[in-house]
Amino acid sequence: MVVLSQPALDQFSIIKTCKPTTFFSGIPVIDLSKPDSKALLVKACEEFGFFKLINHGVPLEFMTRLESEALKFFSLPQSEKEKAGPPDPFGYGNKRIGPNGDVGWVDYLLLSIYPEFISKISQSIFPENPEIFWNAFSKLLMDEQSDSLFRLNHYPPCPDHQASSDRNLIGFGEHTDPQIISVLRSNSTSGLQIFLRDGSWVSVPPDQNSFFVSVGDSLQVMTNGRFRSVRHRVLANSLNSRVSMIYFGGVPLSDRIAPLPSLMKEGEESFYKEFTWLEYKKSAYKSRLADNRLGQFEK
Ligand SMILES: O=C(O)CCC(=O)C(=O)O
Ligand SMILES: [Fe+2]
Repeated sequence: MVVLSQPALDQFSIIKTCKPTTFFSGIPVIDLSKPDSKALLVKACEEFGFFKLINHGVPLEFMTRLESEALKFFSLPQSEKEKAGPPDPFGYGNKRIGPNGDVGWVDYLLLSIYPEFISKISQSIFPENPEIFWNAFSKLLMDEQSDSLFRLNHYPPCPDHQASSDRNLIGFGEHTDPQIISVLRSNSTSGLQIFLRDGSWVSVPPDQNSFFVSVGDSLQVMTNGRFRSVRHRVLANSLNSRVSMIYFGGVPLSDRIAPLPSLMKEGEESFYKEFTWLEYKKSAYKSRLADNRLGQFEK
């Protein structure tokens, strides 16, 4: 249990509270071992911008080892962790998310990704059938210039008097991810919620064996709005800590983000102005977490 001094708690009393919801049973599940997985994946991206991936081929032991290494780091004294910060752009961060005043009940590590390293890892964890999972993302991952990111989030249990049956501290405020896709794996502590088209927030049942994949803003543009980036947030848990690890797949900085010609019907116009990934990143950096960042790029 993390004990905080009173001033630190005051900082969080201004975070808006929200009613908890029950687990949502309608999250699309994509089984990569099934032949219809591609079609179902497209449907899930169109309807939810979010799905759960099973039979992905990544061994559980690999993920739990990573999780225990992460926990070792997050359990260090605060002064030790601070030595790895601030996250500008990579490193350790605590409570402050981004440069514009967003805070959450979370500490985190932002790591850069070396494509050659990922390639080696994927070969070592999939010696027999490397194409099972990574085929889908390999082009993105292996591009020397790709601007991808790895993030470890740690949400300590929140203090009892801050949380009750109808109040929750925000661990990570609502937002959409700006990249193409985000692939998330968490331990079995709940907290992640997604925003549905009907305007409701629903809780995603945690599953430490699976990945949860989100459509990011860039993919929304690349599909000219057919896929929608999913708004999501994390509520802190009053009893257990949540540890999540997320891969954010982005394109090279100078790449233009635009609808893919192969997806456009004859005569179809782009809903978006022209921009590069670097331009989008710069503009996202100036915004608040909950802002509709794509808004200013819409025609
Ligand atoms: O930690 C989680 O479960 C999600 C965090 C998240 O949305 C993010 O880091 O972009
Ligand atoms: Fe996110």
